[in-house]
Amino acid sequence: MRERLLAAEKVVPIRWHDGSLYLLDQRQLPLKEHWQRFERSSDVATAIRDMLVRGAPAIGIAAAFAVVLAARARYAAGGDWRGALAADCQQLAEARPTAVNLFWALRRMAECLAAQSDDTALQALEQEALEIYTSDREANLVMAQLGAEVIERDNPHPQHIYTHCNAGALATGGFGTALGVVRAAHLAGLVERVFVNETRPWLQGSRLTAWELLQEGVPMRLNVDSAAAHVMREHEVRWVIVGADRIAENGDVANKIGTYQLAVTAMHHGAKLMVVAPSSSIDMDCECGDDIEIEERNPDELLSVAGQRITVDMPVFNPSFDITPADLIDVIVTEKGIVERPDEEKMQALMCRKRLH
Ligand SMILES: CSC[C@H]1O[C@H](OP(=O)(O)O)[C@H](O)[C@@H]1O
Repeated sequence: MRERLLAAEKVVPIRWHDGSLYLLDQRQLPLKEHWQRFERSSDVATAIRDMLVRGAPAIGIAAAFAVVLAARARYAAGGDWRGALAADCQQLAEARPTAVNLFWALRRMAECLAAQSDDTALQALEQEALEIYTSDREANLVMAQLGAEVIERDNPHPQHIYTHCNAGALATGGFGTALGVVRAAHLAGLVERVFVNETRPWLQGSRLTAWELLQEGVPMRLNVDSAAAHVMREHEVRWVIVGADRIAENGDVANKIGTYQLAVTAMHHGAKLMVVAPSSSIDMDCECGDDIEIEERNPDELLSVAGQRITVDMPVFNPSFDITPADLIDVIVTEKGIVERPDEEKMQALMCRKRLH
């Protein structure tokens, strides 16, 4: 399966080439594929905040390379370059609050720097950022296989799968988390059709997930978010498969707003919920979902579409994520293995495991 996924890869959101970071501007997809080159970490922080790059692992990877850019600039300027770099890292940390991968990646880069002399720091930081990038891709290939095997054990026939937001290649270093499982299940002949939530207000589903699936010929159908219950009642959906931005110690999951109501709807209709995320998205310092900060984004995301105002000013509540309690989750798939019916004890045991590859 690994080779087939590598051969089928069409979407890459991040490139590190000749010491420069290139990000595919996801605000313009799918109608325009525009790569933007980044030389300054402050510009990467803005790109994360404004969702030019988005998705928990992709945010972490972009931040890691931004630290490399910042370290080079601060080292060249001389003086207390490490102190100045710390300020750049703080600016990156303030870009978005919910996806733990951002903070996980910044912590890894800080630990790498602390272990280096001035003479070795820049090269070591670049190697660490490349390792964060490549290990994310490897984790996604492992999770794709594991998740497809779970689906096959449950039902070895073509089936309906439901997905929300974009946990695809565009949200990661490549292949995706939830969509990586969908890709592998499709290659294994297990997918009759993927129902794709458009995922208002940012439309990660209709603009990003649909684009990824269409490029690889995965049978899909787009629907409005509010059709979820109707779709599950009219079409036997076996699995709802989503990503995660942060998973708490007890297995509660922070993911795109709408995931929680999908979980409740899936339970009512007998569908199972699979969460796919690398261990870098698991935050053992968060005891439960209540400890996870939920980002609230600009109200204009609801008052406008594609930059065009569609209504008048009014009070708006625009949380970008919600919390799905562990007891609504059938399985969490990570690169360390799977956890069925997650709870604190099982999550702690998972985090003690080594990566499978
Ligand atoms: C593989 S992480 C994908 C995760 O990130 C998305 O959030 P956003 O697009 O706001 O960065 C969404 O929650 C996805 O499930």
